[in-house]
Amino acid sequence: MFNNNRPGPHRTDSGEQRIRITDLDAGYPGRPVLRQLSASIPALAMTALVGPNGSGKSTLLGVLAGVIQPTSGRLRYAKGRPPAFVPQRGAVGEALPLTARQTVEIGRWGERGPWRRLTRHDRAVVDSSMDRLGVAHLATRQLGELSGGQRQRVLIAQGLAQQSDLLLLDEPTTGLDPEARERITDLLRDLVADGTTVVQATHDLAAARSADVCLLLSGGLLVGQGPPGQVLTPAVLSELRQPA
Ligand SMILES: Nc1ncnc2c1ncn2[C@@H]1O[C@H](COP(=O)(O)OP(=O)(O)OP(=O)(O)O)[C@@H](O)[C@H]1O
Repeated sequence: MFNNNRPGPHRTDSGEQRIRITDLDAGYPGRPVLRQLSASIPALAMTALVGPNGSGKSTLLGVLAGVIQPTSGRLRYAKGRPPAFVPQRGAVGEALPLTARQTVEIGRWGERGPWRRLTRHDRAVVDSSMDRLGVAHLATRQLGELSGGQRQRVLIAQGLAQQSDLLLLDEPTTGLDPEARERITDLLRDLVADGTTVVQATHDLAAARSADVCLLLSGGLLVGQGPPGQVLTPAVLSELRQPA
């Protein structure tokens, strides 16, 4: 499908790697997906995981988030907080009777646990996360009655409320109109500028182009790694534009 360029470790200007992945195999019971994947996620940069449907982007993100256990290989994380994971919008129960604010508060459960009352500090973190994503005015609205873009920003605010320096997002702009996509991409770039390492799985080519590094997957293999201008060749772009 894609040229099998031998991917080499890409380094940002600072050269720091937030995650180093070596010889990773991972998948689901009876369904191996990722095979012998070695890559690095640069610190304080935006990495886009790109590739056709079923190539293993979400699986890789799940492994990085710690929700999927690799069957073999190594993951080395540089010192920092546990990653915050923003799953695909569709994977989050839209029918759950949760307000936007309650959804963001869930981001504090890792610190507080679901049954403890939030502290003043927790509430301040929730407030600032909602402000940052421009969703404070939606606090009392039900998640299910928000637009796709609004719901996505609420979910990113939940990720932000975890106060991690490593934010992992699965298709944060998929299914949104161009304006909402651009808003989210700009926001993620701002987070990187403020010291967060961002990794997003994406089909959004504009988002992929705005990344510092792209990891290109095909059939569970890493077939390209480097700056978008190098990885997103015309042949790759035309492949990625094919309907599923
Ligand atoms: N829970 C699961 N159990 C079994 N197989 C799965 C599961 N989730 C995904 N798969 C399979 O693993 C492979 C990789 O899926 P994955 O979701 O990682 O790909 P992707 O690149 O993120 O795809 P998409 O762009 O469509 O979201 C696919 O063949 C998929 O059918």
